[in-house]
This record gives sequence, structure tokens and C-alpha cells, in this order.
Amino acid sequence: MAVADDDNKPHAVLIPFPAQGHMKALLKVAKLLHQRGFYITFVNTEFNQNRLIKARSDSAGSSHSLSSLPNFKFRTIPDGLPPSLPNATQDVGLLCGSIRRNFLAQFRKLVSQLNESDTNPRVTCIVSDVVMPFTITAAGELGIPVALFSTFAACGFMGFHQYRALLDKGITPLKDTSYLTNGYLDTVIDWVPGMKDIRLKDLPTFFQVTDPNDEIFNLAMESAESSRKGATAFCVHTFDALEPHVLGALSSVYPHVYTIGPLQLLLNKQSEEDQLKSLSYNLWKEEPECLQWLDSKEPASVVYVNFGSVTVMSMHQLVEFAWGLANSNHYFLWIIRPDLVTGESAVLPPEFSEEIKERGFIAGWCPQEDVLNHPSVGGFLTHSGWNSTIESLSAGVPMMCWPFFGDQQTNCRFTCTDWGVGMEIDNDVKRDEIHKLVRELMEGDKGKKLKNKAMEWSRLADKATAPGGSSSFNLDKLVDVLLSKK
Ligand SMILES: O=c1ccn([C@@H]2O[C@H](COP(=O)(O)OP(=O)(O)O[C@H]3O[C@H](CO)[C@@H](O)[C@H](O)[C@H]3O)[C@@H](O)[C@H]2O)c(=O)[nH]1
Repeated sequence: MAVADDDNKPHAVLIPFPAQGHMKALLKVAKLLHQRGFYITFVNTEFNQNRLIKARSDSAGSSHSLSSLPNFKFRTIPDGLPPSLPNATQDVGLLCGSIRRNFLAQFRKLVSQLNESDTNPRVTCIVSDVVMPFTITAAGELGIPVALFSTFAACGFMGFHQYRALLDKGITPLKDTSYLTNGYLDTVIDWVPGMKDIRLKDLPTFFQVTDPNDEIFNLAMESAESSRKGATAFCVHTFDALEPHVLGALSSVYPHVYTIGPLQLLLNKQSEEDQLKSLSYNLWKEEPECLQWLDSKEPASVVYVNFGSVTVMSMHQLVEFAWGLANSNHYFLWIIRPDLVTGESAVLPPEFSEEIKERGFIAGWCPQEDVLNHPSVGGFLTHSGWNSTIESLSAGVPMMCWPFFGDQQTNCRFTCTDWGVGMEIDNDVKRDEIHKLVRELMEGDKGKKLKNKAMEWSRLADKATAPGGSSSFNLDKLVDVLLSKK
């Protein structure tokens, strides 16, 4: 069946790194392009697509089918991984290895099927997660433009851009694991453009390996290098006012850097078609009841706690967080994913449940952006994933940061030092520290300062995404690039 009037539509194929945060950001880019008249094919791994469908059907109110969206189709490729738990994040190292070895062939096959099909227009451009660099090869073979999209901040990506230098200077691989704890990572490095007084431990952690063949390290390094050479455009989920120095430095190395964030604010300002409104982003079943619980609370009285989709912790750490929150005497909404605790199910001690029954609400997954924008939320205890960070900045909510791995350390550093909106929690989490920091954030002078600063960033984010703002302008430019013949 031919697509009649839609035959001549530009057709963008989008592909995220197969994990929740990346997929959500790329889906937002897809929605923005769809509104600009693009036919969209969104490529998920079979594993994630099954989870997306299951989470939708499990969640109340998501009755629309993913296959009936107009001019917006999902397609899948296999991830090449052995079976794993169906409702948990996959092993990131295994995924990176498979991306490096298997994904190009699968992606090529899929695009050629799309080009042979008469149910969709010919593929005219690719928008790819920056850590899926094989798409540059595919676009080159097809002679079409490819825009790479960094779901990391500019500072996080700038960190990946240093990996080759770290290797050349002999800083990585580490000689042995004692270098993780012997003070070596406190070394200040002065050669990273746009990042003053940065320490090794503030760079994305994937270089902290003893094996030079480590898959995550190599994929991050290759991604930073290939995007410099082969991409038609390089987009970053940030806004100009937030990271002017790092963006300036990146622009001198990467041609055509487009800041297009915060994506949600760009989406809010466009009239979203009804059919796409039903397109949710969750891989876990959402529990919206927490919003009603928030409705019953005073403004800025609740601490929101969420560690994203990849962070895991020990039972001991979970219990320290639990008693720190309980002892602070503040209301809190805590999202505990079923796979948050390594090797066991995250069950809190019964005496804790008794203690917090009037003050705490615990759920497995929530509509995070609605939560952050709820007037009752006064602070966010986060793992500093980039999506969570930019969502918190957009909502004007100050943070307590407990970075787990990767770019989260860099985001935490910028959140606390450069942007003045956060306080860092020691990796060796202790209940007394949590208790003290929660009090400081929710009641203290420091908390007030952080809140004021967060509100300032929220206003600047809004300005960047308003008509004529830097991110709106860059989105227009991106559309032009994608419509151009290569
Ligand atoms: O209950 C929840 C929990 C999370 N989210 C959403 O899930 C996303 C989580 O993304 P992020 O905060 O970036 O955390 P991760 O899932 O850990 O993201 C991975 O990917 C990011 C880049 O996309 C990196 O910055 C992180 O370090 C990496 O761990 C956000 O959009 C949240 O709004 C929900 O909607 N509900």
C-alpha cells in the first residue's frame, strides 16, 4: 500500500543507545521532527521495544497502540545479547561490545528494507545517538545526512573527547585498581578546554579501567572521535547559557554544534498532535498515584528521590539512604526500581516502613517530569544522570547528587560547582550525612541559595526554548541540515 500524499515526506530514521535515558531523549527529538513534517522510523532493540509495549499496557490510561501512530513507526533490530531479566537494565558493557561489532549490519539491513518498501517514503536522513557511531558509516553508504545527538551534557561529552589524550598520556589504563582509591584520581588536569580546575575523578568514569580493551571506554572514545569527522551535524541536549565555555571549546573541534535543549520545554511550546501525546517513554510501569500524594502536601515540602534507570546499590547503601531520609523528618517520595539493589530485591526493613508511614511514599517508577514540576517538590536527591539533571534545572529544583558512574560524576561537578544548584553526597553514603544534607537543602540558607539559582536556570532554559531563543533557532537549523542533500 502506497502512502499517497506522504510519499514525498522527508523520512528520518532515529536510533538511540538501547537504554531508558537515551531512548526517552531521542523519542523527544523524534516528536519534534514529526511536528516539522518528517515521517519517522524509530529503531529500538527488540528487547527494549517489548519492554516499552509492556510498560504501556501495564500502565493505566495507555490504551493507544504504538503501531497506529500516523507517519511514526517503530522498527526493531536484535541486540545480540544473551537473555537477561525482562524488567531490568541490560549489562552496559555487553551492549557496548555488541554495538561495536553487530549493530552496523543489522541497521544496514533495516534501512535497506525501508528503502525497498512501498509503505513508507525513502529514507532521507539519520538522527543517531552519538554513542551509536556505526550510523556514520551507514549514512555515508547511502549518501544522506546524519545528525548525531548527545544525550549527555556538553561537559560530559567533552569528557569523552579527552579519552584519546588520557590514553596517549598514559593516564589510562590504570596500572592497577589501587589507583581508584590512592588519591591519583584527585589529580587536577589543566588541559581540558572549557573545564577549569577539573580533576581526573570529575571526568566520565569509563577511563578508570585497567583493561585497555574495555568495551565501554572504547565505544565512548570511538564515538567522540568519529562524530568529529563524519557527522553532518552534532546536537547536544543542553542550552547555550548553561555551558558557554565548554560549548565554545567543542565548537572549535566539532563543526556544526547545535544545542537543542531542554527538549521537553521545546515540546511544551509546540502544539503536540493528540496521537503523539499518547506516546510515552517508560520501560517500567508508571505509578501516577504519587502525584495525588504530592497534591496533599504543602508547597516545597517534599524531597524527591530517584536514581534513574541504571544505578544500582548495595542493600547497606539503600538502608543508609532510608534512615537518613527518615531521620530528616521531611516528607519524601522515593522511587525504588525493582532492580535497584544488586543481587537482591529492594525490601526495606519493616521498622523503617513503620517509621515513615506518615511521611514517605515509595513507588517503583513515576512520571518524573510531572513530579519535578509539582509545587510540593522542594529538592531532588539524584544520581545526576543528564536527563534528570536537565529536567531538574528546567523545573527550578535544587539537587543533592550521588553520582554512580559515567558522565554522572561530571554532571555532579558542574551542578555543584559551576551552576550552583547542588550539594554532593559522599560515595560512601552515611545516614547522618543524608539527614544533615536534606535539612540543609529544605530548611537552610544554603538550600535557599541553591533554590534561587535553580529558578534562574529554569528561566534561562525557558528563554532558550522560546521562539527566537538559542535552542529554538538551532532546532530550525537542524531541520534545514536534515532536509539538505548531502
Ligand atoms: O521513575 C522514573 C525514573 C526516571 N524517569 C526518566 O528516565 C530518565 C532517566 O535518565 P537519566 O536521569 O539520564 O538517568 P539514566 O537512566 O541513568 O541515564 C543514562 O543515560 C544518560 C544519558 O542519556 C546519562 O547521563 C546517564 O549517566 C546514564 O546512566 C529521565 O528522563 C527521567 O525523567 C522517569 O520518567 N521515571
